Amino acid sequence: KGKKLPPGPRGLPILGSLHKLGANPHRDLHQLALKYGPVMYLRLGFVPTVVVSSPQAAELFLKTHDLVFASRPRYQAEKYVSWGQRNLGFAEYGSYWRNMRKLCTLELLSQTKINSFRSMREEELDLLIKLLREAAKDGATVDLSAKVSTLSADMACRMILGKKYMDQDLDEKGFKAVMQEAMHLVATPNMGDYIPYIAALDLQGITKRLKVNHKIFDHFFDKIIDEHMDSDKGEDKTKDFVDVMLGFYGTEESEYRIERPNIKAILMDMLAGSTDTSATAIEWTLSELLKNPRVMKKLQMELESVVGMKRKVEESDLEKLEYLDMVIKESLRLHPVAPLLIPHQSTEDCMVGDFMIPKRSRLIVNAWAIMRDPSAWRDAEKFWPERFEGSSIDVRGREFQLIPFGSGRRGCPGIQLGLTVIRQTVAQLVHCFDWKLPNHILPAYLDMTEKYGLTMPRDNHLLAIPSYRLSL
Ligand code: HEM
Repeated sequence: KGKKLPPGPRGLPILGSLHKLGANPHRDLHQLALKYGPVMYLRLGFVPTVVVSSPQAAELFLKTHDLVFASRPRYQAEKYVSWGQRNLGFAEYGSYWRNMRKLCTLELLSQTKINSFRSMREEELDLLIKLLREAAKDGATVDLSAKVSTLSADMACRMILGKKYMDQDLDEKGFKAVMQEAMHLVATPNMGDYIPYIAALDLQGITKRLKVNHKIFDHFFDKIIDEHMDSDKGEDKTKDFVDVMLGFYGTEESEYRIERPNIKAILMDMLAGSTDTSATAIEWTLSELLKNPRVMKKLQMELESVVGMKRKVEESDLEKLEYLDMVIKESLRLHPVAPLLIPHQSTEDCMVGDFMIPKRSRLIVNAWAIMRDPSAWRDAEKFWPERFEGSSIDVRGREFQLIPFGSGRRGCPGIQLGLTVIRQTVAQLVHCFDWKLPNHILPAYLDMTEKYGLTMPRDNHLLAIPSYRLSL
């Protein structure tokens, strides 16, 4: 009594405010927040939902009350994409999640582990540079989005599964297509999640498609696990993620036995976490550089002075490239890979400021709106890396106006790996080549339309013409 919910739209019977969300929910929720405020309450179907849209509000939910909001909602999809919430990303808050998070952070995503794959990353990037040099000789237009997506998938496969998989190894549709189908199915709002009474009807056919997709991955992972179990473990071989996970096979991580479904769920998490995310961030950064030739030139000058024109960029150069760091921060600010992070859920009733948030409310953090909040950022819509000059703001979730990796207990455990891949790839592509847009498109006219999903890439592929610039 006397405790009030945050303001928000009343909504329709049954649907609640679901009908207000169109093809770009991050923009729709931002419009609603302009009317109702940075902490807004709405019903999506039968699901009570809080939407947070300012840095101050994000701090309240992801820092002050982080523990209460550190769980995840249950989804129809979880049985299929996370082998029944056995992964990290969708697991409810509790001891299973804590154990898996510790295992992933210490064993798979530690700095030492990331470093052990350095030469592999350089090899893959070299292959791309070679291919682009050939294209440059012919003055050919390159589909940069496709090239970067393949690079990122190849790096992920080698690190996680031990080798690159040809498209047809997973399914006749191809590795990337099947992975993208999984991501797409998870991102598509399933009516059954919001209106549980109709879940069994599967009106959108999502569950049916999920079952097919699950079967493909289940077989694929079985094959990979069997191959790893049979293979000779040479002492000097860098252990991929399957090797590491198999080290825990059949053992008990506190009260949980690590069996095949747990390993498959974590492999899926790592693949999903490291393929589309880095590729999307690289694609947007290159887009902004092509759109802003002044910034491109300044970045090339930094590379020229730190690396020189006689060699390629090495990972050890990255820490000296301060302007590169600013460019990537600015790109992640304007183009967050996950614009609404991943939804959180509360585990108990909680007073946040003056508002009462009921137990099992879904929490959506509109990172996209927060990172363009004009009260937190001057000229918020402008791509201007210099805004970070002399500033201590980083992307690790300590400052709530810049949270592309989330913040708090559920913040991304793959930040270091993600940033390494993004920095190294952007630096190499910009150092080795000058780039121009095809068909005489003027930089200012480069289309920047987004395609909303769990990750948010460009709507149209980025096409550009390289010309080689090193004397090597
Ligand atoms: C550009 C690169 C990346 C970006 C922008 C990114 C962003 C994010 C975001 C926004 C979240 C959700 C945070 C929240 O819910 O509050 C997240 C969670 C997660 N990310 Fe990343 N990520 C990236 C790379 C990676 C990589 C390389 C991996 C692993 C190989 C990874 C694995 C995960 C996992 C497992 C979670 C779930 C954590 C949990 O629920 O406890 N991510 N990431």
